[in-house]
Amino acid sequence: MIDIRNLTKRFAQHTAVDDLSFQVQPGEVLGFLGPNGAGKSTTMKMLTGFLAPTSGTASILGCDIQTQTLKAQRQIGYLPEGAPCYGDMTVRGFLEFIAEVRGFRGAEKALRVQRAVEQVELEKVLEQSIETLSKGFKRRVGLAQAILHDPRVLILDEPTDGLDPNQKHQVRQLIQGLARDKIVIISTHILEEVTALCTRAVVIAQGRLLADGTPLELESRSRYHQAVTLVADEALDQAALAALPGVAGVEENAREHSLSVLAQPGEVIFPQVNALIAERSWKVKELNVERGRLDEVFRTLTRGEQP
Ligand SMILES: Nc1ncnc2c1ncn2[C@@H]1O[C@H](COP(=O)(O)OP(=O)(O)OP(=O)(O)O)[C@@H](O)[C@H]1O
Repeated sequence: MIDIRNLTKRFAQHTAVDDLSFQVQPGEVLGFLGPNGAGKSTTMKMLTGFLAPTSGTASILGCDIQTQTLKAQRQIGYLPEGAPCYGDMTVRGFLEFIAEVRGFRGAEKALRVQRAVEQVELEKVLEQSIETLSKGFKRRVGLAQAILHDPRVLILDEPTDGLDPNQKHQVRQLIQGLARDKIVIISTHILEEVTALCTRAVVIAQGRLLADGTPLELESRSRYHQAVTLVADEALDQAALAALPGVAGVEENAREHSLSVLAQPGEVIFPQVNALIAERSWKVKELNVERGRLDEVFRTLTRGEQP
């Protein structure tokens, strides 16, 4: 388990992380969300022992990161923001160097490097210098160094930042594969990543915890949770839809030629909407019940919190 208690970091007068407490259990992939400057990287640096907290504690699988730093760090694979690597080294040279830093020698070192290379599919670029790689491959090299010692905890700071959609997909698949038997914390401001990867999400802004729940729980805070969206060629009777029991309102989406019928909190309105469609014989081309929109929840949560 990762146990974060009252973690606080002050830089001069500025509080970057403010009394943060939460826990992460094995098997969880935690999305660590927040707008720019929210304190995500600072928290991750404290969790991995690269920055000392002003106050509070963090322990990794029972090891306090401040008093048992090396023991805790042995359990952690860390991909820092931007995945800094030594650009003039070849991929193989860099991974062998990291393996040595991690204390592996001889056949064990070769085996560790080979396994990491296979896991993140770096075979084709092994002899290439890191600075000549594409962003996606650089990120893979960062991931390879993070998993080389088969850590039980992975802390990944914006692992897909700056990647194209195909590379994002690949890196997410990789993380999903790696996550099976580990604790994973991923910082991101890409909300689709949370839906695609995470079992739980923690939202922070200005260093403070604003929300903690499964993606589904967060989506259910959205005003679009249980909304029914209809696409039809003909104009629909919005007043009749708005008058249905449990309906909070109707929104017209001009760009998509669709209507979203919003549900009051805790209400399920699909049956009523469906019955009205049948009663009026509307020719509806598409009908969707929404889970909720994370981007809207994120904006509502963090509104006014940004500097
Ligand atoms: N070494 C430092 N000295 C002074 N202030 C710092 C330092 N590191 C971070 N900060 C400040 O702390 C706050 C949190 O920064 P942090 O990098 O943790 O945010 P973040 O959530 O990771 O942001 P982003 O999404 O932009 O990466 C910011 O206001 C930042 O300017």
